[in-house]
This record gives sequence, structure tokens and C-alpha cells, in this order.
Amino acid sequence: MSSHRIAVIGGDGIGPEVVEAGVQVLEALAAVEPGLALEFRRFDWGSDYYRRNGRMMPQDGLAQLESFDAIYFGSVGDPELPDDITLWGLRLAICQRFDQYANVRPTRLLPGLTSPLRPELGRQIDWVIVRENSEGEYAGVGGRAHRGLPIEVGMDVAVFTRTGVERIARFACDLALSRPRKLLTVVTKSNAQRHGMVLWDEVVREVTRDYPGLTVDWMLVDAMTQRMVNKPGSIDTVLATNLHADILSDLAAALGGSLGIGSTANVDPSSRRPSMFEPIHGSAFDITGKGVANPLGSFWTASLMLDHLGEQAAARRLMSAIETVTGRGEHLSPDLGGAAHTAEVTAAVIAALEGVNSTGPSRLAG
Ligand SMILES: NC(=O)c1ccc[n+]([C@@H]2O[C@H](COP(=O)([O-])OP(=O)(O)OC[C@H]3O[C@@H](n4cnc5c(N)ncnc54)[C@H](O)[C@@H]3O)[C@@H](O)[C@H]2O)c1
Ligand SMILES: O=C(O)C[C@@H](O)C(=O)O
Ligand SMILES: [K+]
Ligand SMILES: [Mn+2]
Repeated sequence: MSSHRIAVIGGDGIGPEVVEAGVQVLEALAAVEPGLALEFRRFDWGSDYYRRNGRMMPQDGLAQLESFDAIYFGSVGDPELPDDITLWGLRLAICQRFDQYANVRPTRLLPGLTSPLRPELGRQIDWVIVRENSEGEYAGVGGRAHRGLPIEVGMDVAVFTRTGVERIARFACDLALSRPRKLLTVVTKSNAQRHGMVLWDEVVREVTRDYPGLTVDWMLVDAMTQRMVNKPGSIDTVLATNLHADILSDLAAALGGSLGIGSTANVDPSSRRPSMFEPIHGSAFDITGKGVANPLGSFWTASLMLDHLGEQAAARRLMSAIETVTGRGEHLSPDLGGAAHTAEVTAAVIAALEGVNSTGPSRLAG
């Protein structure tokens, strides 16, 4: 029985709280799921590491991660440090250097949870957002000049390449085709952004021609937000740029009940490098250290990680346990309207895991 080696980076804020909860759940799962073996190695990288060493991770950090089968990540961001330093020093450093160009963010109204939308609309939420994860507004191209002078300038240049757009479009089309509705919504802003976004539209359109079985529609990003709220059932798979999808996916998670349940896979589809799995939320300074962070996003992303590792039965079993707990409604954290602490939600999911087998109907992102 071969063991999957997982690098664990809790990071900052509530990151370590929800990731440690996730490791406990994964260990409990490995104890009951036949054939599942997981090995964890923890890395204490992040803002405290920065305070000690002047960098978010060691110089050879990526080389250390390279041999792992997956990375299980918490969050990055610290109230005392500039967000651009922390984000670029850890999360983006890993995503970009490992070319994890496909960021997959499923949202579905889990049993027992309440959407802020009217019930009949909330029930219709079953989406997966594909976020371009290597370029666009996050290319890191730009600069600052004339600091402190009246003529000071700051620029971030959004970069769209034919290769970058084509590969994420193909990924999104394949994913959309694997889902029952075979429906892809492409998000754009090519009315205002007349170069990169127009290239985005052209290249995505070319790629979709190779997928005659797919229904494709197009939305400007501003109008997409109202469609998510007013007609959630008209959406299935969504393709959007790095920044647009970042924003839409927080909205999606909130419409699904809470930002605390949003999960994400940063995937290198070529599998040359490990992919990275994290809840979509950040460090949540307002609740750090209080023991009330919702760990369900980190559990859901653990399920995405198992699926990626080829452990479909275990992935489904974990998702079923999450749904059992939300369905019962007895152990929900405050963001979901309950009073349960992180540890109680974790214990409830572990108990459900031990009582749930892997034949349930649960789905992950596909
Ligand atoms: N991928 C990442 O690591 C990532 C993602 C987003 C933000 N950040 C960073 O995190 C820091 C804080 O950012 P922010 O406040 O904009 O966003 P955030 O996601 O940290 O928090 C937004 C709100 O959602 C709540 N929330 C988030 N996760 C929750 C959970 N699991 N359970 C219960 N409530 C939860 C928070 O309490 C807060 O009120 C910043 O430094 C930012 O750069 C990092
Ligand atoms: O956009 C980012 O990379 C940071 C964070 O908001 C995220 O969604 O991962
Ligand atoms: K995160
Ligand atoms: Mn985000």
C-alpha cells in the first residue's frame, strides 16, 4: 500500500487552526478507509517565520515541496505585515512557481445550510468556478516610481497570453463537459479592457469550438454578480480571470452559506509539480485564536485533495461525513448560525466518518 506524502503549511491567522483540524480528520479517515495511507510533514512557514528569518519560506522552500504528492495549505496574511509581502512570499510564490494554473472552486448548498438568498434560489446553487491562476491581473508585472513625489506612479499590468488563456479554457471546457449540465459561462470585461480581455474572448471562443457538446454563454463580470444572486440555477461551470474569479468565488461561498465553507484546488494539470489545496478564505484576524473558525472549507478541500490523489472513495466518504454533519445541523460554527467551536465541528465530522461508508452519492467539484 503506497502512502501519499502531504506537505502541510498552516500559515497565518486561522490557517493553522483549520488545517490542523483537517489533518485530524484525514488521519481518522485513513484509519477507517481501506487502503488509504497518508503521511504528513509540517512546515512552519508564514508570517512568524518571516519575523524570525526575513522571508516567508526558506530559499529552497520550493525544492523542499517538490517531492510531495500534494500541499495542504491554510492561509497567509498578518495584521503587522504588508499583505503584498505575505501573499507573494508564500501562496503566490507556490502557485506561480509550480505553475498551478487551474484554480477550481466548487460551491453547492450543502444539506442543512441556509443561503442568504431566498430558499428556492439558494437550493439552486451548484457551481464550480474555474479561476485562471497564473497570470492576468496577478502577473506581478508593473512597478512604482517617483516615490513620495507628486508625480508618483503605481502600475499593475494585467497580462494575458495565448498559451495562458488557451490552457485554462481547455481545462474549464473539460470540467464543464464532465458535469451533467455541460454548461459553461465565460466571464469577461472586454467592453472596458480592450486588449487583454479581447484576446481572452477570442482565444476562449476558439477553444470552445472544439467542444460542440458544451453550451457556452458569456457574461460581463459586473452582470455576473447579479445573475449569481437572481438566477443561480442558470449557472453551472464558470470560467473567469484570476481577479474576477477571486471576487466571484467569495460571493459564491457566501451565497452557499459562508466564506468558511469555500474550498479550492490549485492544480498543475500536467502533474509535474504537486498541486495545493486550501480553503478559499484568508487569515480572518477578527476570529483568530478564538477557536471558532469554521473548518468545513478545509475539510472540503481535503476531499478535493483526495480526489486529485486518485482516492475517490475516500474523497466521497469525507464529503458524505461533512454533509451528514451539516444536514443534522447540531454542530455548526457561528458563521453558519450555530455555536460550535472548531474542535466540536471536527469531532462531529470524525464521528460521522466512522459511521459513513464510501458508497454515498456525494460529489466534489465534478
Ligand atoms: N489564500 C489566502 O491565504 C488568503 C485568502 C484571502 C485573504 N487572505 C489574507 O487574509 C487576511 C485577511 O483577509 P480578509 O479579512 O479580507 O478575508 P478573510 O477571508 O480572512 O475574512 C473575511 C471574513 O470572513 C470570515 N471568515 C473567513 N474564514 C472563516 C472561517 N473559516 N470561519 C468563520 N469565519 C470566517 C472572517 O472572520 C472575516 O469576517 C489578509 O491578509 C488577506 O491578504 C489570504
Ligand atoms: O487572491 C489571492 O490570491 C488571495 C486570496 O484572496 C485567495 O483567494 O487565495
Ligand atoms: K486560504
Ligand atoms: Mn480570495
